[in-house]
Amino acid sequence: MQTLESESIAIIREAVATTPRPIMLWAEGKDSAVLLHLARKAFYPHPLPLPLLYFDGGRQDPELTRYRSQQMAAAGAEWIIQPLPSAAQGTVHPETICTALSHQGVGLVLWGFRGDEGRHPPASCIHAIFTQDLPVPAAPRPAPWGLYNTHPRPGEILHVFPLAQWTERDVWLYIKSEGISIAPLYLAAERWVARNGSHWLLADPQPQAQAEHLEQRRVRVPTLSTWPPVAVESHAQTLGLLLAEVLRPYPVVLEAMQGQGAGMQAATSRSATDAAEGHHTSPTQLWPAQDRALRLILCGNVHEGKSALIESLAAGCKRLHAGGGAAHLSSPTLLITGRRHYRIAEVPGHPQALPELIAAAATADLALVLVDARTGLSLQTRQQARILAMLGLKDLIVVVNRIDLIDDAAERFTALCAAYRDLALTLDLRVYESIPISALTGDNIHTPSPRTPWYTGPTLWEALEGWVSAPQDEVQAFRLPVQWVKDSEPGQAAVVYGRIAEGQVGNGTAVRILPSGLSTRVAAIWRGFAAVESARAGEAIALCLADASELKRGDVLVAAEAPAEVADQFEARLLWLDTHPLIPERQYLLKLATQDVRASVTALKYREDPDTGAHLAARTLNTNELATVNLATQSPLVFAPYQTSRQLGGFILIDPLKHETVGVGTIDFALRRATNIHWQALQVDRLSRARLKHQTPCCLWFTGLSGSGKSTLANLLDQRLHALGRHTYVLDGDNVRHGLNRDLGFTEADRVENIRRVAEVAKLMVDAGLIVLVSFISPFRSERQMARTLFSPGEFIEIYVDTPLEECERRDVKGLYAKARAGLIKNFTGIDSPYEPPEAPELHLRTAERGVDDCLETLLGLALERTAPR
Ligand SMILES: Nc1ncnc2c1ncn2[C@@H]1O[C@H](COP(=O)(O)OS(=O)(=O)O)[C@@H](OP(=O)(O)O)[C@H]1O
Ligand SMILES: Nc1ncnc2c1ncn2[C@@H]1O[C@H](COP(=O)(O)OP(=O)(O)O)[C@@H](O)[C@H]1O
Repeated sequence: MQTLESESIAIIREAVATTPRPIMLWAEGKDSAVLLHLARKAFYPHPLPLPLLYFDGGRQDPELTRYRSQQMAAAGAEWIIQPLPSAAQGTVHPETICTALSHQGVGLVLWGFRGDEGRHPPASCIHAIFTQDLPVPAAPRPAPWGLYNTHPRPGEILHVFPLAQWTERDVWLYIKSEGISIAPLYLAAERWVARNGSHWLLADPQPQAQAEHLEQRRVRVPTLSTWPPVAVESHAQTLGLLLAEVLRPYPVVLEAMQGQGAGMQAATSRSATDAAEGHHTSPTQLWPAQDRALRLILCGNVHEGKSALIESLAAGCKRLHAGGGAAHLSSPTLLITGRRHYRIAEVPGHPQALPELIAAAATADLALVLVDARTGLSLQTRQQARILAMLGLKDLIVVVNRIDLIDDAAERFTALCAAYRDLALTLDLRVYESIPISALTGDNIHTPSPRTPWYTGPTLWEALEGWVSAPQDEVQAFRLPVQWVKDSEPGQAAVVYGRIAEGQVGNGTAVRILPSGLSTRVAAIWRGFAAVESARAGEAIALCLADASELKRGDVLVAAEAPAEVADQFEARLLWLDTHPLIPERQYLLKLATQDVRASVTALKYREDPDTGAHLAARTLNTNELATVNLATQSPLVFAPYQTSRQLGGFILIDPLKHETVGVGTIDFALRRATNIHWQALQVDRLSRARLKHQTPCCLWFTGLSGSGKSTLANLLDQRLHALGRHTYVLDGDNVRHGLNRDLGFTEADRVENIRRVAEVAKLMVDAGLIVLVSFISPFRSERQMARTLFSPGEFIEIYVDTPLEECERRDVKGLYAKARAGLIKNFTGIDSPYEPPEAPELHLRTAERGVDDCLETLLGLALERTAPR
């Protein structure tokens, strides 16, 4: 329960810390009550930093109105109250909410949907999802290690589901243990109801409205998501009695509440009621004995029997499934047994499900690998094993399915086990057990199968219940990635929020802030609303530091005596997800813990053959390919090798233009050269160089198709500026390709490198005080954006020389278009290689409509204004 709470708090904080206009939806239901409680805890001791949005559907019930007013007064947050759009007909449908939100300029919405509800915003309004494991109709972005891609594309709203991992049972137990106030309609009372087919509907309580068909009954309302709500007859007038009623489907939990140990038979409602109502029952007794569910990942190929296996496993224990989700998407299944809880993520076999495999594998304790006895180890099985190993999974159970369908079962089983063990050995995975089963008929799942007398090992169930994780090698030093900082107000210390990645922290602990290296001491710790003496890994906390003036999101607090490593070049393993290939030297956004930096792959050392694992040479990386790379970040990262810390060693790569998550990686180690090269401070600075030349240096970047007029215009402008006494230099694609870049061709990867080099050269020249005119096709937005980031604001001037392809072909100054059309030149821009026009250039010149002189005058005006001495 505490893990669920901490995870949800971390999600809420990420949402608020990384998006400009977040809001939280609230309605009178119990899930909203839990979400609001979690959000208040997330930012305690400060008030909620985001507004709450309530859609008023005109629900007139006096009990509900009173509850709503109390909650609004107590929340300590800004409320936005909007009438529910008329189309909603009194009920808060996700569809109507989404439509209403799209007009509000909101960047992110926190929803209270649970994973087991199967309700979610409709596909039409889901643009980007920032949670894992919730069944959603759009492809979710993979979020391993709680690394959420919070970059919406323009016009998109992020939809965030902090309760995605919660079941209804979790919500009720949490409400009880935290003393959260819920709407009184959830509790039984005498109320007016109307029969509607087989069930009751709550009726308008105004006496004058009571028609003959109404009657008074002792009822409670199980859900407020529809209006008027369904009412069920009940005697649960208190929360304790209510819990006994609603938790009746969860016998094991009820028995735990009675302190009678575990078992699987249903508790009688009488004793369960006593237990729940009993004043001696402390909140902690209500929580399951095992705080954190064992996370299992079930992988196998399509149609290999994953669902059948879960069905067979679930026979004999309570199963909670996130129902109602789209059929093709997996949703977590929770199995509750006497010994522990299992949260099972079923990962579809097809390659498109890789994001789900990654998200589940990054946090899984144990993998169940399903192998079909008839088909054996497929390429998919091997690839999955490689990914499990990369993400640090250690243990797996191999289940050889459909053992009942083959003749030479014993031999086949032995051969398959040996093959998988060989594979596991090369990947450093431990095969905990190999078990022959039939998922359909249940052989060797709960009871030993008479059909496999040659197998003497445990049943799958025995293996699962007997599995214990390998002990942690060593106690890790304290690490806390800073999620959010509440700036100190005069006379108050700053409060720092985050989830402890490693180790523990206590009041008075000496900590260091990385990467700055400043030292300070912990003055106070809060876990939720409670001031505590100490906290440990996994807990979401708030810290007050003795001196936190320099602190910001992305910093990492570490134990002063054992600081983490800081570097900007690494060797890493990278799994590429995007359909567009990875291009070395292209810039991506890298997110590691709460740090966001620009990064590029500087060398693709080798790609792994998915079948054999052999190291293959590669110039780019395609979807689902795994590689070992060198990585450079633009600013230093606080990190740990993934082997020692998943939280500080796992990262995602985001495409800065598409905003998609394009890669998932793990850091092996920092490259030594990263620490051995230092920036040499020079005495003559750029300002003095520029002053000497009586000008303001800048980079005029001409981009456009071949033949658009870049060289012509850059040349003429250069002459005019030179004549006026400006110090200039022209870097022309054709010329630079004769020298510095003569090793490069016209593939996407080569063009990326071409632009990287020329951008770096242009930067040096601007540093030297020159006005640099760069005339390169530079067809990709991504690289032009990268070039822009090398310069100070205002220094990079993008000039789009816009000439339609037909006009360029007509001009065909160098006869290259004719050759390209004849198939003599490959990858020719505009013909069989793309050109991505600038979206917001500083200058847009349409050369087909304007003559050379006209264009030149406009250019000169801009150049003189930007380069005038300051
Ligand atoms: N396949 C192909 N595609 C595009 N251009 C080609 C190609 N092959 C040769 N050329 C000639 O190379 C010049 C473009 O080089 P750049 O360095 O500007 O290209 S890029 O920025 O790396 O895309 C370009 O010069 P400009 O016509 O001045 O643009 C061409 O003359
Ligand atoms: N408005 C214009 N601006 C620039 N060039 C033009 C214009 N109108 C016609 N042209 C002609 O188009 C051709 C462009 O060739 P070039 O400058 O070599 O293009 P690029 O460097 O983009 O490949 C030249 O022959 C130039 O005279």
